[in-house]
Amino acid sequence: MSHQDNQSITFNYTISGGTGGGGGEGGVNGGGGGPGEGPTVIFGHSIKNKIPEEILQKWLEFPPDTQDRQYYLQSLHHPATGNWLLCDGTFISWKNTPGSLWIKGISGTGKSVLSSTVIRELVKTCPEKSAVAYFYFDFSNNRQHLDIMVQSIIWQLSGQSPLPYGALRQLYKTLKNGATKPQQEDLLGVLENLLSELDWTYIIIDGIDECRKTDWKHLITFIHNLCHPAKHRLHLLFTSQLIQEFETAFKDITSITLGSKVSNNDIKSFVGSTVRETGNWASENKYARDVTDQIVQKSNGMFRLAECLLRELNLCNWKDDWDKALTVLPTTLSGIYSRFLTRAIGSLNPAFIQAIFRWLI
Ligand SMILES: Nc1ncnc2c1ncn2[C@@H]1O[C@H](COP(=O)(O)OP(=O)(O)OP(=O)(O)O)[C@@H](O)[C@H]1O
Repeated sequence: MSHQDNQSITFNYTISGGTGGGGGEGGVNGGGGGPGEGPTVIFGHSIKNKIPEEILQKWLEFPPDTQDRQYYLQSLHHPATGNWLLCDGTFISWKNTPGSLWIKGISGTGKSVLSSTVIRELVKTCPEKSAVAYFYFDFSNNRQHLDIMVQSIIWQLSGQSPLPYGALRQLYKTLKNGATKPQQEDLLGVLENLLSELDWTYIIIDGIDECRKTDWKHLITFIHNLCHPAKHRLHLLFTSQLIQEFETAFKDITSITLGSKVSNNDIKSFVGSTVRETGNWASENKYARDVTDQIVQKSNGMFRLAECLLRELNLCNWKDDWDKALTVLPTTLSGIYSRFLTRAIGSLNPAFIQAIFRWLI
């Protein structure tokens, strides 16, 4: 057994005794035995020159599995919502031509669920030899670091490359057989290699505003570098809330803004069927359409607000309760919604946000 660059070469060998010679022909004394065979040596030769994926995974400190979030978001997705995007000319041209697309909208407009719909569509329909990688930034866990996003994207693309994990193995070897941890620029080098190995690559990054703020500058540079059409045949789609810093940084990137104009039909279909399922007075034909319209109008293009209103509706035992609720809803909703906004913008005073919100609706 030899050890070289963490490669191992294994020889298995079997030694068996020779077969005795055949007996001689029958006669009075019998013939002499034939010549015996010498021992047989069989070499089983296996060369394992690959660093196992588990070792690479551990070395990268276990890039998060993004599929859990993808499945969760798809479980929230109401049938057929988001189809408008898949049929939209800007989206189709992004899907067919390398470049970037930015989907933006205020909190709760359904960007993450829409991202999951795009991912599902790409996985289903993307041409052979193409790869899809995605990442969901998330305030609520450790998925808010640029490093983690880069590692996760590299890990996903490595598995889909024509030389699976080859670029990573090379880096592992270069960095003293994994004794040194890869730096950001090492990983970006691997990403460049991967992008040149793959014919078509799609990368979806959801919620860049949920990346921790100290990483924003690097994230913006990362996106600009990736978008380089001369260097990559990459299709990059990212989403964010409406944030001035991004507006300035990505002013030249093709974008689609979510809001009541683009999302109302989806919200209507989602609310319409949920109202029918409430099982109370609101699901009756004579009320359902009116209640649906009221909710759609009040939600202002925000799925999350529509959900809050549907929860209120569930608490109303009779139409009068709902009518009463509608008159006090702006306050209730601004309370609910200010919590999301406070979480997103951290430092602002909830009372201030509540006041803005009351003014909005
Ligand atoms: N297509 C949809 N079908 C059904 N429910 C949806 C859909 N889109 C969004 N929702 C509901 O609205 C909620 C908010 O959606 P989502 O998280 O996608 O919004 P967002 O714009 O990404 O919000 P944020 O910017 O705060 O992260 C989801 O938790 C989901 O329950």
